[in-house]
Amino acid sequence: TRSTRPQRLLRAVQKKAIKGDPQSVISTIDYFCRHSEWAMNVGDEKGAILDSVVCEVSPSTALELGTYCGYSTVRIARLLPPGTKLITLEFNPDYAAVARQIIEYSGLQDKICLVEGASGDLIPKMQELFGIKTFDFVFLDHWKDRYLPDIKLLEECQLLRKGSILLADNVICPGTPDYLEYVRNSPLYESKYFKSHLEYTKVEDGLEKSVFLG
Ligand SMILES: Cc1cc(-c2n[nH]c(CCNC(=O)c3cc(-c4ccc(F)cc4)cc(O)c3O)n2)ccn1
Ligand SMILES: [Mg+2]
Repeated sequence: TRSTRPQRLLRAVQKKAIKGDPQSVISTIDYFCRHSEWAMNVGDEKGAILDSVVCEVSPSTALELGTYCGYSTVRIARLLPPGTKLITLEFNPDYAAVARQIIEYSGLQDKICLVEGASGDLIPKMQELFGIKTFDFVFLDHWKDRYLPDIKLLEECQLLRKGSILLADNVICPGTPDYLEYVRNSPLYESKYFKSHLEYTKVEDGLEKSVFLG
């Protein structure tokens, strides 16, 4: 049967990127998605905003919701201080299988823990699975209708602390209106919008950065 889009993306990485070089994995994926086949990675333009927030926060504990092929996983992990772990959750086993190989190709596997399953099931298990008390940084890039229920779950599970940073992709396209309304109006958050574009296109999209005030 025909290969899947993630498999074709992995093949491009294995063919063109330098093994053990995260930046070359990132550049190869961006080139492939811009010139061969679009894919739902956060991309280079929003990726630069993601990089600046990760560097600013310099998190000791980080969570990514929605691994897909591992592009943003590699982007985040390459900037983490030594000894820091990025936990990334992926629901789709085919995406997870490709992500594991892209992560390994980048050489960052020791900084990343990829867990398969639904965010709603896994978030309440973070303490018992990883001994995590709270997350300094959370990147939301999974099902758009799960952003709001999942931050409420993070609050209930006391996985956020004063100053925890949430960064959400796709708040305009595909859009997460209920999430935006909540973080922009709740006294629990201070929120800021970073205008950008949907990956590899001219369509408007952006990232919403929200600080948990506790
Ligand atoms: C743990 C867990 C994980 C998941 C989960 N894992 N992986 C995902 C993928 C989610 N991402 C997207 O759907 C997405 C879509 C677009 C898009 C598509 C088509 C268009 F025309 C325009 C834009 C653009 C993007 O940047 C996106 O991120 N969900 C789900 C549940 N639980
Ligand atoms: Mg996205």
